Amino acid sequence: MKVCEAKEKLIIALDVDRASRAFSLVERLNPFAGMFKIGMELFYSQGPPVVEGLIRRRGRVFLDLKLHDIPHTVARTSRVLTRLGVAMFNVHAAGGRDMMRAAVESAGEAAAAMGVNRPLVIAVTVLTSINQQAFTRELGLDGSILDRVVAWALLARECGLDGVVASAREAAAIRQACGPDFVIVAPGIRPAGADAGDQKRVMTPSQALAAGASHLVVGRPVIAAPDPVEVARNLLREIEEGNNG
Ligand SMILES: O=C(O)c1cc(=O)[nH]c(=O)n1[C@@H]1O[C@H](COP(=O)(O)O)[C@@H](O)[C@H]1O
Repeated sequence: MKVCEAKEKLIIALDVDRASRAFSLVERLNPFAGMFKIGMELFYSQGPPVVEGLIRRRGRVFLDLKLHDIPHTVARTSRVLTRLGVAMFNVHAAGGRDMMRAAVESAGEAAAAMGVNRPLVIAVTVLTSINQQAFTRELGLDGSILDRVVAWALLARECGLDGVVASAREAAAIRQACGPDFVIVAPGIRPAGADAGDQKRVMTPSQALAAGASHLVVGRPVIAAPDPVEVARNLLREIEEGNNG
């Protein structure tokens, strides 16, 4: 895989609470990542200016606010997020068909009014911090995580969404069910030997790519490392080599 293709696959999670820290990471990691993820911590502490600031620094933003509400509220919020100029945002598949349709339609309308491409809209399936035991006993859901993730991926695709967030452990089954162009964003990525922390369904970068993930989300292994640039460079190398066998 060429370096530029590999770079597009890597998303760095900017899980910090200050814009200055986020921007310093972006400046150092821009050569290695195709997108930066702004999640709840950074957005709730710094607000929309952090998104605009990152875009000005030529970063592409995945805004990870995991919308989950009634269709009307999600539609209006999707319009707001689209106007911020993000490249991708997410909603919870558990919000259901009408909510997912509302998100994608509203993002499409807002983007058309601005004369820009619609951001990718993807559905969070089963969080990577959930294992089968918690899925069954705490969430009270029937069947296997794998079957639920694939069912939600198919529903998301039917609603016009571009892809899903799922663990790479489900990536092969999603790829088979949803086809080659479906976006599969996999968090819970850990280089071999790295601490899993609270993540339960993890894979290494090369395993995740071999399974069919289109994008890998990596947070702590990079941003909490003594040398984030070195870890990002190694990740990119593993991604490049991964698909070359
Ligand atoms: O939507 C997400 O990005 C997400 C979904 C999921 O199921 N699991 C998950 O870890 N994430 C996010 O991916 C990132 C993973 O970070 P690390 O575990 O530090 O690599 C965090 O910012 C999470 O909020």
